[in-house]
Amino acid sequence: MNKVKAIVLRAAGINCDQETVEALELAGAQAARLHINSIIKDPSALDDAQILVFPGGFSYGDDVAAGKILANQVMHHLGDAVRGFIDAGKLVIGICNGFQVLVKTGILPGFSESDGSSSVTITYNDSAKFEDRWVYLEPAADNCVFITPGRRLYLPIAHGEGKVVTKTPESLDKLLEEGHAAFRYVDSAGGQGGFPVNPNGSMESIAALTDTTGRVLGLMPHPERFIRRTQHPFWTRMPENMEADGMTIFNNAVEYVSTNF
Ligand SMILES: NC(=O)CC[C@H](N)C(=O)O
Repeated sequence: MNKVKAIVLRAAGINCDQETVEALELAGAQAARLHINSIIKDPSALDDAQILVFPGGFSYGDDVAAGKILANQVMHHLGDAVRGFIDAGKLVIGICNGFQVLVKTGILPGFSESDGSSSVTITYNDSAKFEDRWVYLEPAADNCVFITPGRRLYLPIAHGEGKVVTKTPESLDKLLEEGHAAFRYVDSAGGQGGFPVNPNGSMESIAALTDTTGRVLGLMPHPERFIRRTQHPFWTRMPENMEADGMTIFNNAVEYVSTNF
């Protein structure tokens, strides 16, 4: 196929779009930043792309709740377009604020209550602080195209509202049974634990969610902030030919599109 094409969504307050473009291009994709208003004006702008990214940042100043306003905009103006994108077998990834948007639209985890509301949301960290540091992640899903099975990742987080919660214990059971947990926060040896291993108090240490197709991923950590060895805190001790952990996500996405389109 021709070059894999990605669209990185822009909106007021988003601030990780440029780094995300860089990561996608390093993975071999052609990536364009596109403002939400221009996609709303002409949703066919999505037709040519196979990867849609909701990047990190502080969309609309985190007003109301992080990601909420952008989520409403997406739901009301682009709901069908994004649904069509996913139904066409394409990939969607939401990073940090983008993850908050995907959950608050209901695109993730992808099931809703009979009244149309979602059983899952993302709220304030238990620490009541903005957590800005590196964490370990263990893959929890086996059907998610972005994940390299068995590979533990070390990635930065930077968020004030990263706690994944469900409305009821039953909705948590359903979430886990249906395989929506994509990554869990762990320590360097792979064990789960409370704070600070789990930086926000997420239920079941959930750091990322996927839908039933495995082609939609939302994660709190920032893979686009670890795309070169020298971004690792101990990079001088790392092998020169290492694949930066964040690149696994983008490489897997580009490889999936290359082999399936
Ligand atoms: N880095 C981010 O995308 C931050 C997300 C959001 N603004 C929060 O603080 O929770």
